[in-house]
Amino acid sequence: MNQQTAPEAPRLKGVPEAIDLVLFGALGDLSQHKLLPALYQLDREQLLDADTRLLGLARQALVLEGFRARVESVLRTHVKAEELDPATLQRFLGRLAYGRLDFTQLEGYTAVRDWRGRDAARPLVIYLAVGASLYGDICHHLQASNSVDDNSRVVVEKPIGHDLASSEAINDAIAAVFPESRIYRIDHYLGKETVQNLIALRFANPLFGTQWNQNHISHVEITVAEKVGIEGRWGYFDQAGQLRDMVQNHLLQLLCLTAMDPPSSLDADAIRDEKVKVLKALKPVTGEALGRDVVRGQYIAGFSDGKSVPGYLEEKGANTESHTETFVAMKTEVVNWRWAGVPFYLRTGKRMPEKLSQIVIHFRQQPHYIFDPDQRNLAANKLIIRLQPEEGIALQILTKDSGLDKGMRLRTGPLNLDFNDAFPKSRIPDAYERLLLEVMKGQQYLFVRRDEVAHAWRWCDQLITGWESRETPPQCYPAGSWGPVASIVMITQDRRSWYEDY
Ligand SMILES: NC(=O)C1=CN([C@@H]2O[C@H](COP(=O)(O)OP(=O)(O)OC[C@H]3O[C@@H](n4cnc5c(N)ncnc54)[C@H](OP(=O)(O)O)[C@@H]3O)[C@@H](O)[C@H]2O)C=CC1
Ligand SMILES: O=C1O[C@H](COP(=O)(O)O)[C@@H](O)[C@H](O)[C@H]1O
Repeated sequence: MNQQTAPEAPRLKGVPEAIDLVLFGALGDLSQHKLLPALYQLDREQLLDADTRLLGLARQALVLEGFRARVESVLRTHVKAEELDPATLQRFLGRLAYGRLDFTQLEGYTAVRDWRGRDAARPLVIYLAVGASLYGDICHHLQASNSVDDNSRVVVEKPIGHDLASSEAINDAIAAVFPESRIYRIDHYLGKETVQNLIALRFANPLFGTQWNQNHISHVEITVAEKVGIEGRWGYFDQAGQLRDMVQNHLLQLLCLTAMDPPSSLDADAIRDEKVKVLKALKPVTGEALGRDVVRGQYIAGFSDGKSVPGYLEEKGANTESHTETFVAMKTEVVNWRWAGVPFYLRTGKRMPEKLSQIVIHFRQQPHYIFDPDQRNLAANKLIIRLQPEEGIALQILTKDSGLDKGMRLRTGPLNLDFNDAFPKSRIPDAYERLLLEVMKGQQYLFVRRDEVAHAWRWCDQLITGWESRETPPQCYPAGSWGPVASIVMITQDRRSWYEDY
């Protein structure tokens, strides 16, 4: 009788096949705060194949037990106690290996091949949790040491470069080793649950699909406010500033998802083609518009949660001369048929009163008004898409005020969908959990394609060049405020205001 191989155990739906994951920069901030906790959560949710394993690489001399102890302590700090169960923890730690490596030196890269050993046929995911200046060297050395093959993917972090030219050079170096179909450029905002919900909201609901254009929408606001300062990252941040750190990637991605035309499918390239069209249609902000439509700010000492906090120039490692912006507000436009004449107001800053990311779609007033003229200025409909915290969607509508004495008085009120109330049992996963899972599955729709990065840089470069030629210092705002007064003046001049029902 022929010997038959035992049938494979059925794979749980959504669980990727076994993966070898190599984490460059395994002791760095991103790995410790985000990636390792996210991988642990995937393990807890039974979303890692039993044979998936991870090699952490860094330059510290650590034995395996030391690395595992470090990871355990990180998990104990960054994962909620009730989500840390001993069995998963042991299973997760058991997947880990560690190697000491100077990423700039070719010798030592054989560690990757040695670790993979005979299982080298399975997919390899290389995660570069290091500064972008190292991406080229690492990719080159991986290839030179025969550590990667046609089944290897690379994951890179933002920001890629500090302008179009430097980002192109880095992307060229990655492309010399990996084809675009195996490069996963992270913008972690794309992994946030509510950001993905924007796609569902827009393209699954005809109610919004038919209204999503300049005939019905008067303007759009995108706010990404952070309560934190620069958190000991002065060295990095001062070279970048809020435009490169947040606008070039996260805010422009949110703008793209809000403004893009419906993609023909959920395929990665169908979505990315539409996002690129938006980036190409973004109006450059130059000349007079730069002074009028853009506000740069830098925080000075103030208060956060009632405690006094230092200004940007007093942060650890600071240079007292720096003109780097920690806040940007601007008005721009997507110049196409769908959005002609609709301003997009963007605002992002560090040391704001609270952490808040939201997109507010302001609908136009009715063309003919029949109610009490005194109420003419009651706000029109607004759709508020709350990305974080308290993820949810609210539609502000006008209804009749109840009561016999009120006549046909109107009032505004929300139709609310709070994700935590509506779906109380489902934990909202961290963005990195979703992104790591998609990399393991080999799906690219939540990752940024090379031309998106290039167009986003091209648009930011003209702003940066304009700023540099004007040499205007950023305007001050106290930590714990919503930014420089000029950012309020900018929108007020258009007889509008930032949506403030926080
Ligand atoms: N931290 C965050 O929240 C975010 C980070 N990012 C991006 O993620 C990437 C990593 O950032 P982050 O974790 O903050 O950076 P860190 O500096 O904290 O981590 C980088 C790690 O790489 C190691 N490293 C650097 N050079 C070498 C080398 N030549 N050989 C071996 N190891 C080396 C560092 O080791 P050592 O400590 O010994 O210097 C460090 O542990 C960056 O591209 C960043 O822009 C993106 C979004 C958010
Ligand atoms: O990429 C970055 O994002 C964080 C903000 O991310 P969030 O998920 O907490 O909103 C920002 O603080 C950091 O400066 C930037 O590099």
